[in-house]
Amino acid sequence: MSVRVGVLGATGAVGQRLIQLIDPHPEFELAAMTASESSAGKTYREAAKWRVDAPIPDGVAEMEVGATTPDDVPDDVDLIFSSLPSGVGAEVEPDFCRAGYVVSSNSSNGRMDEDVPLVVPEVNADHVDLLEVQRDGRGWDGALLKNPNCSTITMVPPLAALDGAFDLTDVRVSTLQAVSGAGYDGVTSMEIIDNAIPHIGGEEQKMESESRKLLGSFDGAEVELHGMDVAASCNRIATLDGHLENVWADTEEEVTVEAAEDAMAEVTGIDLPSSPEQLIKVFEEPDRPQPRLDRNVEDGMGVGVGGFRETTDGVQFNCLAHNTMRGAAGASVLNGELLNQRGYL
Ligand SMILES: NC(=O)C1=CN([C@@H]2O[C@H](COP(=O)(O)OP(=O)(O)OC[C@H]3O[C@@H](n4cnc5c(N)ncnc54)[C@H](OP(=O)(O)O)[C@@H]3O)[C@@H](O)[C@H]2O)C=CC1
Ligand SMILES: N[C@@H](CC(=O)OP(=O)(O)O)C(=O)O
Repeated sequence: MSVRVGVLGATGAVGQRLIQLIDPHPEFELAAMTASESSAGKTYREAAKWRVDAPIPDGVAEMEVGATTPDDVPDDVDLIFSSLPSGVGAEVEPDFCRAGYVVSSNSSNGRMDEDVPLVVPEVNADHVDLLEVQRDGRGWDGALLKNPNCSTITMVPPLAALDGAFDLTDVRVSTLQAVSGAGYDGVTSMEIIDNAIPHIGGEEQKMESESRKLLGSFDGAEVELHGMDVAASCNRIATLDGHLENVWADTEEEVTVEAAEDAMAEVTGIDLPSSPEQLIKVFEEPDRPQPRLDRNVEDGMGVGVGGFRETTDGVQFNCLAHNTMRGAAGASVLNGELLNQRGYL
């Protein structure tokens, strides 16, 4: 039997990707969509400035967009995907959880809250059971699960592979992030053409904190953050999709290029419909991965790595993922699949 799902922020850049992924999904059936007051009451076709390079799915275009309140979502919806501006998410996501809805959210609010699981299923699926603690503490029938920031998601699977084999101590990362990460109206063409912007508000702090939570350990009661030191420097460049990152990872155990590549090449996906067969693709060519060539690895759900070099205390490499797929909508859908598999719906 399919799971009836709703999407909050369905008309936005990430919301559109969610609609695209949910429409053919083997487990999910789209039952409700919401957006701001200015979209509520319109059909999806009228409300959404559709930017995805495939048509609006049949059957979705004429559906009505509701307001973003639990009253506008049918009671028999089992799972909500949320991709709202974080300020709006902070206000309304708890209302949905209190009303009994289980929410898989992409928005940044609450990601570091002690009782909110932050999950990439291939890396730390066990953290989902923090929801028991959340429900006890907050008295919710519903639940709130988060996926991390898109730049964080890009580097964490390779870091998890290194940590498992060699124990990470320090991570330094510099990013080259695509304009879609800022949303459609986020960066003007006058700002970004012939340019690079060495600042993305709040992004460095998110990478530094969220990565330690994802690689932290969960003992059934709380998540202890990983002890590694992480420092990030974030930059916007004029690519459309795909965040490229240069990473320096220091390890406790000695690591060679071959051993690092082997540890990453061994990482497969897991038993969820949206998890790729091969989570990490290791490129041997020194100039790969590249955003235009490699962002669609494993239908946009894989992470490309390459350019390995040994350093004094560890290894240096480059990594890349599709920021609105693996980094946002695909990540939320994957978390929804995990919630379904683990019986939280
Ligand atoms: N773009 C990306 O690559 C990534 C984005 N994110 C995060 O995902 C979230 C969504 O981003 P994105 O899709 O780019 O944003 P958009 O601005 O494109 O979309 C925002 C969505 O939220 C709705 N919305 C705006 N204000 C309100 C409100 N007051 N009440 C109810 N709904 C509202 C909009 O509806 P309407 O159309 O009616 O205005 C729209 O559906 C953000 O938190 C962002 O930080 C995370 C990772 C990557
Ligand atoms: N800040 C990211 C996208 C984003 O919205 O991240 P978050 O989910 O942490 O708000 C970027 O600009 O590429």
